[in-house]
Amino acid sequence: MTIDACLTSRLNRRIGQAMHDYSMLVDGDRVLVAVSGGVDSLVLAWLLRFWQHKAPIRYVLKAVVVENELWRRHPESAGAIARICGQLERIGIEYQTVRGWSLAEEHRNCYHCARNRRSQLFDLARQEGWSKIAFGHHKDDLIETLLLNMICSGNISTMVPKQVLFGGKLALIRPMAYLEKEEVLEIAARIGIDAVENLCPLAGNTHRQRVRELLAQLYTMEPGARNSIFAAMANVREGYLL
Ligand SMILES: Nc1ncnc2c1ncn2[C@@H]1O[C@H](COP(=O)(O)OP(=O)(O)OP(=O)(O)O)[C@@H](O)[C@H]1O
Repeated sequence: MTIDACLTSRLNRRIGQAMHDYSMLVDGDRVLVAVSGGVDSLVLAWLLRFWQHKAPIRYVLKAVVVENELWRRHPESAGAIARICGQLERIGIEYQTVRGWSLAEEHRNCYHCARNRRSQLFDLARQEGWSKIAFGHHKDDLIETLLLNMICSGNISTMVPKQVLFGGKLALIRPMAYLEKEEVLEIAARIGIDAVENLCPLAGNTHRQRVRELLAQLYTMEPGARNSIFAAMANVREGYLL
C-alpha cells in the first residue's frame, strides 16, 4: 500500500511538521529504528520505510529489536520475537535482533532495563556508524514523561523530539512527537500492523501507567488539557518559576 493510501494528509502533515521543526533527517543519514514490537515502534518503522520512497533526501534504515532479560524468561518469548521479525519483513525493512545483557536480580526494573537497552543501541550505532536512532515515542508519551518527572523526580523536563549526543556524532529522534496515541493507532489499523504484546512481567504496573490513568481522567474533565499541556512545554515562563 502507498503512503498516501495509508496516511491522511492531516497526519502526514503533522509528522512532516515535527521532522521539519527539528531537522530530524538529512541527506545521507543512517537511521537505526528502535523496535519493541509494540504498535508505536512498528508504525514508526513503517513510516520511515515508506518515506524513503517519498522524501527528497536519501537515508539508510535498519530496525533493531533488543531482546531483554525479562522477555527471555517469558515462555512465549521465542514466538513473540518471531512475530516481530515477521512484521518487520512485511514492512520491508532490514532488521537485526540484539541480546540485552543479563541483569542482576536487584536490577530487574524499568530503569535498569531502559538503561541497558539504550547502551545496546548506542554501542551498535557507534560500531556500525549510524547517525540517528529513531524511537516510537509520541505526544502522549512526552506529556506523561513531563508529569512523571514532576511527580516522581521533582523536575520539569520531558523527552525531546531530537537530542544530539556525543558532540553531534549521534542524535536521537522521535518523528511521531506531534502524534497522539489514537492517531498512531489509526495509522496502525490502516496499514494492518499486528503489534506484539509486551512480554515484560512488569508492564502495566508502573508509575507511568498510573500517570496515564490520571491523565485520562483529567482529559474527560478538561478536554483541552492535552493540547494545553503540550503547548506549555514550548512556552516556559522562567521568570515565573522559583
Ligand atoms: N526491546 C526494545 N528494543 C528496541 N527498541 C525498544 C525496545 N523497547 C522499547 N524500545 C523503543 O523505545 C520506545 C519506547 O519504549 P516503550 O517501552 O515506552 O514502548 P512500548 O509501549 O513497549 O512499545 P511501543 O512504543 O513500540 O508501542 C519504543 O517506541 C521503541 O522505539
